[in-house]
Amino acid sequence: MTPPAPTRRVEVTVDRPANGGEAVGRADGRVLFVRGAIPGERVVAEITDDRHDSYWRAEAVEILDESPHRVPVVCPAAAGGAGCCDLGHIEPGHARDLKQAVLLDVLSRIGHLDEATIAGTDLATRGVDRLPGTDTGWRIRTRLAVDGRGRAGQHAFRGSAVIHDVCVQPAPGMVDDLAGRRFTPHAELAVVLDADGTRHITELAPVAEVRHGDARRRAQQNRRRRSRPRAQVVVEGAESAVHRVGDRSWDIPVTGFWQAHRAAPQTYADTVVGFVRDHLGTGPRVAWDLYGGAGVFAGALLDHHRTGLEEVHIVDSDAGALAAAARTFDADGDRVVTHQGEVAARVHDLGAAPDVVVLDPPRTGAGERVVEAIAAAEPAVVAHVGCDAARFARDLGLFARAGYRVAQVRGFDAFPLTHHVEAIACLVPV
Ligand SMILES: C[S@@+](CC[C@H](N)C(=O)[O-])C[C@H]1O[C@@H](n2cnc3c(N)ncnc32)[C@H](O)[C@@H]1O
Repeated sequence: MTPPAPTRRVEVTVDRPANGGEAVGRADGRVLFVRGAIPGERVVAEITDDRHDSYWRAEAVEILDESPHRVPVVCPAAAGGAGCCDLGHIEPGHARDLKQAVLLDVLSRIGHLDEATIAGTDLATRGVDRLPGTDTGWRIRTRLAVDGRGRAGQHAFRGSAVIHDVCVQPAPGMVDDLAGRRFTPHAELAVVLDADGTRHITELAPVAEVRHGDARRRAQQNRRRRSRPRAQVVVEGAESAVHRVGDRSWDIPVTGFWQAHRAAPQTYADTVVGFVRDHLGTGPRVAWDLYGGAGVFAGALLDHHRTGLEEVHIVDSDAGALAAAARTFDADGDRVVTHQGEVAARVHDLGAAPDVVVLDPPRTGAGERVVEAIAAAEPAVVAHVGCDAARFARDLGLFARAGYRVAQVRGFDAFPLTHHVEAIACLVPV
């Protein structure tokens, strides 16, 4: 057997946050992304990835000069090696400041927004908003891994181990008692707490995991494999769960998409409605809800503009989400039209030109084809909801090239204790 490669350690001072939650420093003439360090700290970092010429990745293994914002890791699962709460060692208010810094940086560097525009946004003046509730217990939808002995837990940050210490993100009562239960070995669990506090668990059949090769590539391949359709069995509750926003309710498959933070759908819906109200005097007649899922934004726009809004088009690739939308909007008749498929393909045949477009793409963002198609439809207001800072900024840059300027950007701490951050921009024609 080949002996394991010797670990390599460097001393480094880190000075700024990176989009992936690491802190950035320089060592041996390279940029170093250090997981577990806080900007301002001097740490001993162990190199975990040295394949690139211009940057390496590392993990902080000893803190030499500690940040005043460092706190004992609040999440037992993360402390045990899980990938869940990667900012669990940072005081949450400071973590929000770091997320603000990341967003401001990408808006300038990747989106190429000018300084005055960025400085005028709520993101710059108010920072990243905290959502209603606390920084723990905010999650109402989660996925758990199951180990070879049938015990549920969190995926380890590295490797395929399952960590059995409990994560602090799920809402109280959601996962606490699962330690004593046994599930199908190597299955995955979708666990949801519905609007009435009832828990639902669906087991997804094991996937044949890639176990060899480069760790990052392997993790990517396994994520892709896990996202493919597979056999499902309801092991508790029902196959769908009720969620409410405003006066409307949705019956969403337990394995389908709904925002993870309890307060996120209402907060985002209110923000989008506020943007439309600020920039459209008369109220919209036609709206598009792209990457709309079950139509949270469609519902908010319909209910805010009860009489004026004649047509809302929801586009999503997920048939289950659109089936949920059809049930929720049954009483709205022809005013709501659902379109299943890729946004890039369907956006060209939605009929009447929109006054308002809301787009809420996955982490990959919308991209050039979709942005150009939206701009060509000439809406008076675009609300862009983004869950990956860099792709969000790239899309805003594409909108600028297509004739839309940023009128507002707000940031939301929708994933406390993690590096993830949500941002919503309001764009209007130049
Ligand atoms: C971030 S979720 C937003 C869903 C919805 N707006 C909400 O807040 O509940 C992204 C949605 O985009 C859908 N989706 C992902 N890629 C897509 C694509 N290329 N075309 C259409 N829909 C897509 C997913 O099914 C998912 O419902």
